[in-house]
Amino acid sequence: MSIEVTNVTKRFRGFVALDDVSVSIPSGQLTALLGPSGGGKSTLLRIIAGLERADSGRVEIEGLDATNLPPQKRNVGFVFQHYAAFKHLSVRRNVAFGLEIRHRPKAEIRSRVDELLTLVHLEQFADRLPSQLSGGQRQRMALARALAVQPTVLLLDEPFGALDAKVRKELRDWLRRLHDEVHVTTVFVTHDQEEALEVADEIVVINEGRVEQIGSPDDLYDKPANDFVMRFLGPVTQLGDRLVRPHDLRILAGAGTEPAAVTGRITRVTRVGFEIRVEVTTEDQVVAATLTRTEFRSLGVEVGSVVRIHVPAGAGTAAVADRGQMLPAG
Ligand SMILES: Nc1ncnc2c1ncn2[C@@H]1O[C@H](COP(=O)(O)OP(=O)(O)OP(=O)(O)O)[C@@H](O)[C@H]1O
Repeated sequence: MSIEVTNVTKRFRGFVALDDVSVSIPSGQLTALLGPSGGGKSTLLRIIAGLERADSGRVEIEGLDATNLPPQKRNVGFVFQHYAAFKHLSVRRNVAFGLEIRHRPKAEIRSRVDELLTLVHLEQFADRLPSQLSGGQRQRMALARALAVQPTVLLLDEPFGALDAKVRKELRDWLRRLHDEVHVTTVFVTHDQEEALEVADEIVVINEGRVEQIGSPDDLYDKPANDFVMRFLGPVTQLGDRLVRPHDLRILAGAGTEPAAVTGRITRVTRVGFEIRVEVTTEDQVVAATLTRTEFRSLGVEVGSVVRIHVPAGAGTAAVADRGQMLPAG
């Protein structure tokens, strides 16, 4: 393991931001800290970085007890949402900064910076000032600067949070490819489940100062530990006392006697792009299922038709914690 966080608790004037959190972060992987705003993700990242002290607990980085080490002794690189570049220095000098203050030989700095600028696709912008870059290019420069000193761990706090949706998406694909090239242990904070599912090898779901689940994107999606994780990772609907994903539901035309199926009547059909949302009202619930157009057509049903709903084996489900509540489909 590259980073071991053990029983970390952090309070801010009595408010518990992290409550006895333990997390193992594997070497060489891209790990996402995912959760709603205020859940404690940034606090955990800042404690790993040494920018914040835990009230109790321990942080180990590559086998070294880092609990009481200052940030500069932890060999970590960071990138924040709003990256503070040196405005009067060129992109090249910004990337070189960490190497210059370590008095590395000039030739070494030059070749390392060239290599990094190529890695982040900024070769042609080397002589510009940060103000002459786009937001996405600036964050790539920030990453190159963080990587320059060869950190053992790269910590990214919502690195693409301030960018528009399209650039964000491009940068997340780029981060995945970059990580496949350099393999530095990377931890990034995000509140965007799609970003985490798409980019991360491993996801730590954090909510209200506690770890809800740790696992691969597939684990979390297919085997959510609880209803919070299930709801946070995608749309859900309720069938009986379980939460299920609307697109996992199978619809069969007509009434039937299978014990595993629930019978109901179609009360609404909505087309959303290539998907069809079908609302089925059972004896005591309104259930939302998502079908492809082809699936829907082959059923030959319409509003008013009687259908059975099935949850296929292997579909991720979670028990509903708050019984009796009717859930809208996401
Ligand atoms: N320096 C501080 N002083 C007081 N309270 C703080 C401080 N830093 C964080 N908190 C509180 O601790 C809780 C966790 O904050 P944190 O920034 O870790 O959450 P987060 O999951 O990263 O949320 P976001 O996605 O909004 O950044 C929040 O309620 C926040 O208000």
